[in-house]
Amino acid sequence: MIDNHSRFANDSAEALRLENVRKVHGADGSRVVALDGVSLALRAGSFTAVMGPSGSGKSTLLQCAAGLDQPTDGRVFVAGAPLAGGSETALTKFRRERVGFIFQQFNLLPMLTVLQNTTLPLRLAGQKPDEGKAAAVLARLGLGDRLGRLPSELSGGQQQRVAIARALVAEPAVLFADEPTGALDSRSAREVLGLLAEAVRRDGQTVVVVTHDPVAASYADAVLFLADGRIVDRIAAPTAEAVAERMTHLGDDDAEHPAFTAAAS
Ligand SMILES: Nc1ncnc2c1ncn2[C@@H]1O[C@H](COP(=O)(O)OP(=O)(O)OP(=O)(O)O)[C@@H](O)[C@H]1O
Repeated sequence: MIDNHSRFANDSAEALRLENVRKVHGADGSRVVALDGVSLALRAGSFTAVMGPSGSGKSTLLQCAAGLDQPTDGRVFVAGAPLAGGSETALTKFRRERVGFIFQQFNLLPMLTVLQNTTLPLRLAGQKPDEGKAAAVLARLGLGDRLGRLPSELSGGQQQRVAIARALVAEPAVLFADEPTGALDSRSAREVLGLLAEAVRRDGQTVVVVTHDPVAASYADAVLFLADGRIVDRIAAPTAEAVAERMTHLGDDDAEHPAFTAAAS
């Protein structure tokens, strides 16, 4: 449906790279090291889940990787391009051109229809939105008969599918999702995860999901585990059982581990 990776395919087969990323919040007495030297490389077309205890730095990792926040130290590359430092304008441009984001609470605009919400990022970027393409993406996500509806007329799962469509039409090099199923019932959650997995398999979309749910993580090709701001482990081809088991023992002896570099598989 979407020619997702063609735009960046010549740049690099690597969709995301973090080099020794540190993020320190606050100053002096209230100083919190949220990320403590995270390095990773994800290939284009991969589906990665990020897990870890509350406060381990998952959201901070996503925010820094997606250009929603800037690391204190270290470097971030999306599809080979370094995250623009400096002005908020440069960061906004970087995000619009290279990343998509899905949030737990959908973040749709209530006064806009499904189709208008989906094309909004393109309009904000000054592009003439291709409504036919947006409608095709929405149809693929099972919303072909809902284009003129308002978000309030949709279920939570349907609203999250609109948010996925909105992210996909911009053809991001990486689609980041922070707890995308956290507000959904288990059936809607499975549908949303299945659609993300299909975007990976069918279109070569790169997806990174933060989740607390081992079942959600099992849709990914690999799970990265964070503890105290460091990647301490990685499981490939995860099952929900293996992820749950690893989460149970996370932190037992991870402080002893050297920083783990998660390479593209
Ligand atoms: N803006 C901020 N100012 C100060 N400290 C912050 C800020 N954002 C996050 N932190 C701290 O950084 C650490 C990592 O937070 P983060 O939200 O990334 O963790 P998380 O793994 O996503 O947690 P959760 O699963 O509870 O959402 C925590 O100790 C948190 O309190």
